[in-house]
Amino acid sequence: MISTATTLAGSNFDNCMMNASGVYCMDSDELLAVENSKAATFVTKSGTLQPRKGNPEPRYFETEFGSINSMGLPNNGVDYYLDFVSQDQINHPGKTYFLSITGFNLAEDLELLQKVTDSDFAGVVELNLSCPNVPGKPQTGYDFETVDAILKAVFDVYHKPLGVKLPPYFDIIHFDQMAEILNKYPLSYVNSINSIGNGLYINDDTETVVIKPKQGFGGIGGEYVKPTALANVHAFYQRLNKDIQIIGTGGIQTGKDIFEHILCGASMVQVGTALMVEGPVIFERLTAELEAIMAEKGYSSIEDFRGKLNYL
Ligand SMILES: O=C1NC(=O)NC(C(=O)O)N1
Repeated sequence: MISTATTLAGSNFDNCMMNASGVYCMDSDELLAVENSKAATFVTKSGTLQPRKGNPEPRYFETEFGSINSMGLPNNGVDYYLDFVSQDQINHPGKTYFLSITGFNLAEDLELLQKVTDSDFAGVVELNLSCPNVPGKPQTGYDFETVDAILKAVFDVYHKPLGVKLPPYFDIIHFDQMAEILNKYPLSYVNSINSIGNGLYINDDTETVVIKPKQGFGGIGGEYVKPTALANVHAFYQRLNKDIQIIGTGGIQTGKDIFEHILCGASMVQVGTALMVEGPVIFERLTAELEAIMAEKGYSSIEDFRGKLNYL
C-alpha cells in the first residue's frame, strides 16, 4: 500500500501537497476549490491587518518556464480568512488548515497574532517574511537581525503551531546564519522558498516589460526556481533541529519534482505557478505521478526516502 501521507506541525495529512500561499487562496471560492481537490489542505493568501487592493495591473504574467508577479499583497484582510477558516473547521472537524499572515512591522505581526489567538482558528500560522513586491518594503527574510527580533517577540506571546515563509538564500554562509537563528525558536516548520525576488521579463516585440508595478520587476516562480528551491530545502534540512520540519515550495510541476523536494528533506510541498496554470485538478495528476515513482522504487511512504539525498 503506497501512501503520500505526511505529518506536519503535529497534524496528520492524507497527502503531502497543498497550494502555495498567493495561489488559489484569495477568497472562499478559491479556497473551497483547493479544499475539494486532492490537496491535503490549503493555506490562505497572506492576510494583512486591513484589506489591500495590491499593486496596479498587469501584475502577473506566465512565461514559457514559469511566472513573474508583483501582486503587492492584495488580500481581503486577516479577519476574512480567520472567519472563513473558523467556519471551515466546523464543516471539516479534525482537518488542519494554514493561515498565512504578514505585517509590515513587528507591531503589526504581533497584532495579527493576537487576532489569531482571539479567534477560533485551530490550525497552523504561516508568517510570511518574504514578500518581494511591496514598493519601499524590504524582504524581511534578508534582514537577519530583524528576523531574530521578530521570532523572539512572536514566540514570547504565541504558543501554537507556527512556521515561517522564507525568501531564497544563495550563499552557504547565509544558510548557516539563518539556520542558527531559526534553531533558537520552537518553529513548527520553515517553508522554502518564496519567489526569487525582483526578476525582469521582457516582451522583445514591444521591447517592454510585462508587468506594471516597479517598472516590471517581480517575483519569479515556476521551473526557473526549482534548483534554488531544492537547495534551500536541503540546506535547511541539513542545518535545522529535526523538530523544525520543512515545506518545500518552488518549481513543482510533476510528481518527480515533488519526489526531489522530499528527497531533499521536505515533509510537505506547496504548488504555486503550476497550480495557477492547471487549476486544483493538478493535485490528482501530481499524486498519481508521485505514487508511480514510489511504486517503481519500492517506497511505501515518503518517510522511506525523505531527506535521503545521496552525495558523490
Ligand atoms: O510573498 C509573496 N510572494 C510573491 O511572490 N508575491 C506575493 C505578492 O506580491 O502578494 N507575495
